[in-house]
Amino acid sequence: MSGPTTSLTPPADARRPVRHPDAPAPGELLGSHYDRCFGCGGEQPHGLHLETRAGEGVGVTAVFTVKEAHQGAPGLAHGGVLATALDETLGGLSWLLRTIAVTGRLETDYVRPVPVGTELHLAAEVTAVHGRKIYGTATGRIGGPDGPVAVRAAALFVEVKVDHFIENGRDEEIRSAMSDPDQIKVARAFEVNP
Ligand SMILES: CCCCC/C=C\C/C=C\C/C=C\C/C=C\CCCC(=O)SCCNC(=O)CCNC(=O)[C@H](O)C(C)(C)COP(=O)(O)OP(=O)(O)OC[C@H]1O[C@@H](n2cnc3c(N)ncnc32)[C@H](O)[C@@H]1OP(=O)(O)O
Repeated sequence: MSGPTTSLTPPADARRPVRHPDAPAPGELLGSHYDRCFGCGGEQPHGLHLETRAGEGVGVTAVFTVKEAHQGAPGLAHGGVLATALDETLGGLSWLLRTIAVTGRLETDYVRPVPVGTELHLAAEVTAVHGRKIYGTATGRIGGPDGPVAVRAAALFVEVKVDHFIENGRDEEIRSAMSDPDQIKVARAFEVNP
């Protein structure tokens, strides 16, 4: 195995996360960061169409309804899709920090099977920040926001610049995104971060 295998436990000198002063108010719908995103994009037909809202502190909540296209076993959500839901919810924390970050590491626990048709109630929070590393946790509950935990995750996101996408994305989609005023607005919202 190569590459970093760092623990998901923040180092002792990590700092507490700080909600950005311009973060959306608690309860506010965050909207999609990219309309073709498999997690949250409205223009992605088989996507998860996750709806994420700002929470208190450096936290967010989201709801994902498991559809027929999201199955692994008959009538049950695919584990990778559930990991995506957790990943996307954690990604929404970017709005609270006003920092663009990508997933470096994601560990998922599957606690209960999640049937098709279920509304998965997700919640995520940033637990610590250390340099460009952002640590977070997420849960997915069934039967309501206070229902039993079906899935949970711990993750490490790494802060990047908008250039990360421009340099690594396929030309076709990057050109299209850069000519979309709504997409530019999303990117600008993060660039104001000092
Ligand atoms: C006009 C176009 C507009 C485009 C869009 C604009 C705006 C978008 C706005 C918001 C979107 C934001 C997020 C998306 C939201 C939701 C989607 C869900 C999230 C995802 O689905 S996102 C896709 C999956 N994701 C990837 O596609 C990442 C691929 N990957 C890489 O791109 C690199 O790998 C990277 C950047 C991660 C690091 O590379 P790097 O060279 O920048 O940094 P480096 O290696 O120096 O690491 C720095 C410190 O992080 C530690 N570290 C790194 N990786 C680690 C690991 N895996 N485990 C443990 N520790 C790790 C090191 O150990 C070091 O730690 P230390 O500082 O202590 O030494």
